[in-house]
Amino acid sequence: MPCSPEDGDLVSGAPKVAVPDDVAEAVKTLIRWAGDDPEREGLLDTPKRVARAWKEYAKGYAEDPAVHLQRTFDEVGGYDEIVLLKDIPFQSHCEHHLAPIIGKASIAYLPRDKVVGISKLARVLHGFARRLQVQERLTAEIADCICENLKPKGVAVVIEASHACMTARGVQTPGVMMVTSRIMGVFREDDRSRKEVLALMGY
Ligand SMILES: Nc1nc2c(ncn2[C@@H]2O[C@H](COP(=O)(O)OP(=O)(O)OP(=O)(O)O)[C@@H](O)[C@H]2O)c(=O)[nH]1
Ligand SMILES: [Zn+2]
Repeated sequence: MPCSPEDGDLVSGAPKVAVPDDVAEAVKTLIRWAGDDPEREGLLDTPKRVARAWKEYAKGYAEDPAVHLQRTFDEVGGYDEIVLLKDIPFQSHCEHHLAPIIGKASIAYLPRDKVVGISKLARVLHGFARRLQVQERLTAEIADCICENLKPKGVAVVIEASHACMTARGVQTPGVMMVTSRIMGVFREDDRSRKEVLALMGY
């Protein structure tokens, strides 16, 4: 695939990702379709910027989020209660309109014999969020990944997010949050555990 020449990043000096000509051309077509002239001065660099921005929005495709759960700690001083990372902000894009999904996720698990460094839960979230998503699948993928890799007694993931495809276009209803959850293991089977984890999350 032919590429436009790489130019340097003026701020960091690092080379920028090369943008294939057909990708830049696709963005130009979109600009034309939107009603503007991609050859006017202010838009000349836009196709490459948009292409590179999309490489960032979608950088989850280049990773397997499960790798973040491979380094585990067995010795946690007999800790056998819920571990929760609450209200983690994230951004994703909806697979229907490529519009931003902006929200927060709370991720909890009840360890069996392994815990992970707490930042890894946020890394798993971002690994799946930086793809084209529907919120239900994002929620399920995070929970399943933790379940398969840590084999905990329970997992609970709750996501609250606003979808720009509903706020900035279409039904144009700002201020609405979509809430999804995936509750597994003891949190699903035992009513008290379920209530406890949801209460810790603030629900
Ligand atoms: N369940 C679910 N729906 C989503 C998500 N993101 C966007 N949507 C919805 O996907 C639907 C796509 O519906 P379509 O009728 O095919 O598309 P559309 O004509 O653009 O629909 P409107 O948004 O109603 O204008 C819309 O109802 C969106 O609100 C998501 O994460 N989960
Ligand atoms: Zn959408």
